[in-house]
Amino acid sequence: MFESALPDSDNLNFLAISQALQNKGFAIIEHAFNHELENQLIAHVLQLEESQLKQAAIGREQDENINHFVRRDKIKWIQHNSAAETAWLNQMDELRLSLNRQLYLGLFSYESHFAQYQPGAFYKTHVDAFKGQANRILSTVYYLNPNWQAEDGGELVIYDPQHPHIELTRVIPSAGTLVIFLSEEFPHEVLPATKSRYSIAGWFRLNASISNHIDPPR
Ligand SMILES: O=C(O)CCC(=O)C(=O)O
Ligand SMILES: [Fe+2]
Repeated sequence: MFESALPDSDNLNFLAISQALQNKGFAIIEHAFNHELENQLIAHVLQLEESQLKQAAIGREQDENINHFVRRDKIKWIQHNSAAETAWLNQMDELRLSLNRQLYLGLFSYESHFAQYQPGAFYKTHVDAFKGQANRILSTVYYLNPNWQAEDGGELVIYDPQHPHIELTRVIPSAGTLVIFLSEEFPHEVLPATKSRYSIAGWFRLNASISNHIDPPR
C-alpha cells in the first residue's frame, strides 16, 4: 500500500513554493496561508500605533539623506509581542522546516517586520543580501491590503539577475499574496502607491555565528 509521506505542514502551497523556488528562484502564491491568519494580521497591522512604526534604515547605513532617497517605508520588527505576531512566526517556522525538508536549505532562523508605505512612498531597486555573506538566503513579502486595485500602484517589481533592466514580474500587493525569492539573486523595487500599503517583509537566514560573535543577535 502506497501512502503519502507528507507531514501535515507540507501542504500544497508549501510544495508549490519549493517547486517554484527550484525552477525559477522565486515564488508567488495568492492566499498562501489560511484566512484566519490573513485576517488576524490585517487587523493587527491596522491597529499599530503611528508611534510604533519607525523610519526604516538601509543595512548599517547611517546617512539619513541617502536613506530617504532609497526607501521611505516605516517598519516595526516582529517579536512575540501579540497573538498575531506569534501566529505569524509559527507559520513561517513551519514554512522554514518544510523548505529545509524539500530543498535541503539549512535555514536556521527567520526575521521579519511589518512595513507601512504611505502614499507616494517607495523602495528603489536593491538586493536584500550581498554575495558571499551567506546570511539572508530567502526573502519573503506577505501583503496585507484587502481590495487592492491595479490602479492603486505599489507593485513589487522583480528584475532579471543577469539583466537588471529587464522586468521578470510585477506583483500587486493584495492581501494574502506571499512572494519568496533568493535574497542574493533578484534586484527588486517597490513602486509608489496612491494609498497606504501594508506588508510583512522577512528573511530566512543561515546560522552565521562564528566564535563569540552571535549572528543573528538575540
Ligand atoms: O514590500 C515589498 O514588496 C518589498 C519590500 C522589500 O523589498 C524589502 O523590505 O526589502
Ligand atoms: Fe527588498
